[in-house]
Amino acid sequence: MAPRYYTVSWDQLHRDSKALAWRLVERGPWKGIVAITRGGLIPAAIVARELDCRMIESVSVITYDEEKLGTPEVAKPPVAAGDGEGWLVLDDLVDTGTTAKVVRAILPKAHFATVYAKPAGKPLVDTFITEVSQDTWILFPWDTEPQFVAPIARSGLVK
Ligand SMILES: O=P(O)(O)OC[C@H]1O[C@H](OP(=O)(O)OP(=O)(O)O)[C@H](O)[C@@H]1O
Ligand SMILES: Nc1nc2[nH]cnc2c(=O)[nH]1
Ligand SMILES: [Mg+2]
Repeated sequence: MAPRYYTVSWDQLHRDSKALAWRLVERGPWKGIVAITRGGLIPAAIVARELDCRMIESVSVITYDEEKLGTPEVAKPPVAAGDGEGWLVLDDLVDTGTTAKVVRAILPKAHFATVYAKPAGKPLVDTFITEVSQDTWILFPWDTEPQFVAPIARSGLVK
């Protein structure tokens, strides 16, 4: 079955990431932020700005080839975050929870936060903002671009 899509604009991503920052500021102070690249980089930049945090680490986990789930591969481990105690781990979303499981095994004491969450991955996240259904594919601003759309009358969809 073709997935339904949930398209997130830059503006919405900024608002949702700021909402996440409001939740996280109450739970700090944090030693730093570990961004799960690549998807976590922009939410991490927005949250870091709001929390006035300049200590940014990264961990790279490759789990998907476009929309196809694969075997997760840690392409770059975090260097400075120890066992994660006092650190905030940020990603754009949790879907099956595969990426979160891998990162939790590396940073077991970190606080794990995402902007978006699907039901299967929700139990692996400490804080998130918006839930979408499991059969929804989230399209981020970096996945899309504005393009011409035919007028409804000429779309071929009108009987
Ligand atoms: O809960 P899961 O099923 O593991 O899915 C969530 C992960 O999938 C995406 O990353 P992706 O592997 O596409 O890599 P990218 O962030 O570098 O694009 C997304 O950014 C999350 O990190
Ligand atoms: N862009 C995007 N990446 C994902 N990786 C796992 N699930 C998703 C999703 O819904 N959207
Ligand atoms: Mg990712």
